[in-house]
Amino acid sequence: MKYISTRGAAPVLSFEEAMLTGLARDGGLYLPQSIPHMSFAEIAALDGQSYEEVAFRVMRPFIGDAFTDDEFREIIARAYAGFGHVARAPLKQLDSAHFLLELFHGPTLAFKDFAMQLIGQMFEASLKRSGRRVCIVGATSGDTGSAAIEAFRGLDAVDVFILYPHGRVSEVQRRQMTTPTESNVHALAIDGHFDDAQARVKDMFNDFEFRDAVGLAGVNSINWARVLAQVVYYFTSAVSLGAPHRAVSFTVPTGNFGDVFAGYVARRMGLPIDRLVVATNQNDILHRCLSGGAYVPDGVIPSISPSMDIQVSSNFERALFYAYGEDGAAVAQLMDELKAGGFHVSQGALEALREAFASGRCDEEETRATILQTWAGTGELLCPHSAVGVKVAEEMRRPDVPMVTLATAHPAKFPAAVEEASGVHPPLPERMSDLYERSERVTRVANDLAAIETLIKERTAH
Ligand SMILES: Cc1ncc(COP(=O)(O)O)c(C=O)c1O
Ligand SMILES: N[C@@H](CCOP(=O)(O)O)C(=O)O
Repeated sequence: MKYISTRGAAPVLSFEEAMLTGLARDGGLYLPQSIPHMSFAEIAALDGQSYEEVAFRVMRPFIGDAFTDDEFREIIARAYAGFGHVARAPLKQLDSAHFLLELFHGPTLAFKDFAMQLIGQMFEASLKRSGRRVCIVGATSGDTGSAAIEAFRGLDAVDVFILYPHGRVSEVQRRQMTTPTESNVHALAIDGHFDDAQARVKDMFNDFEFRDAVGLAGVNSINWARVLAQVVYYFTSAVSLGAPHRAVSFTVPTGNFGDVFAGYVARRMGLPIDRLVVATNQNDILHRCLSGGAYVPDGVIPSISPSMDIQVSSNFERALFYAYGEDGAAVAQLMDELKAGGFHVSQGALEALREAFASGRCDEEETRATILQTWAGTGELLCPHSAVGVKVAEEMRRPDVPMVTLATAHPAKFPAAVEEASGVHPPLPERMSDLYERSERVTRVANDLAAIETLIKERTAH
């Protein structure tokens, strides 16, 4: 299996190389040259299997010779051993045909743990074999950062720097990033919003001198391995609701487009997904683009679902690549236009996108009302991101097709917003109950590429 860039002008890589590389050298994102297909019988045979076994069968065709089957099974087993639910990604029923896929039973209480715990294990195995050392730099609106730090803290061959927008993540998210004591962990609070942090990370990848000097690696969803790991729970949940014998719809609270793109990959692999719904908060650029074709960022407005406060949605580039018939030059042109202010999707590409994705938005009041109504009606306490999903799913579901909404974080990560909406204070799990007493370690940085690069170089001069 080989990996190609969405912009068509970077070296073709193996799975392992693409995983360790992060962003392609032409600024694009890696994708498999072709998406493997699972037959009806192969999907049906997933029924009744453990999460780990489904993960092995779904991901195996993508990884080439990166790991032997035994190694890969061990990596998967270690990745999910620390999850707090035996099903790893359990389904809860909200009503006769609306289900919640709980993706927050991992160590940092968000769906990011599914991918990050796995790639932490894959990086460790791969770096041990090669004797290489890497410097991971990531951008976060709150959840990727905490999951990455948890997955990589204490590893000898890895330094991990996480840029989060100062003052724009929840206190629990911030403390998850600033309280680990391992010396290879560096939390950096940047003056700006998530899009600034993500832009600086991409700038660092495009600065080849810096990139090669520090051995830069990325664990944002620019990394294909992140997306791949998230494909698995579409299979486990759809199969437990009757796929492949019937189709299932999904609604995905969306920001950087990685999670919903994983659903798109699952569908292309053969999983019968009816509607794949992009649910946005008030930062609704994706919904507007899927509705009218214009992708023109106009500034982030902070919301009570801060992890989705994103206007430059990284993985949308992967969706555009397919919508433009795998034409890397066309994607590169759009990304140049985006740098200059925005772009308009062509009519043909818009039709392709709309065939693949439906969309909806949910404002702040609707988010609060959905938290309250869902709590009162079902006893399920939603985080604000999951509430955005539930609200949009209710609008987009079709009769006779089960709808699964992805519950992307635990409500205890956003206690203030959840309590304000529902009157209920969501407690942290026991193992984190001293989070507020732990001391914090963070460096404030300006939104300045040169200054950030200097800091990283100094701290990695081992
Ligand atoms: C809790 C939560 N929900 C939803 C999202 C959006 O997911 P994606 O960026 O993959 O679209 C994020 C951030 O990634 C998140 O942290
Ligand atoms: N919401 C994310 C933003 C980064 O997304 P990623 O999937 O590209 O890592 C976060 O919590 O940081």
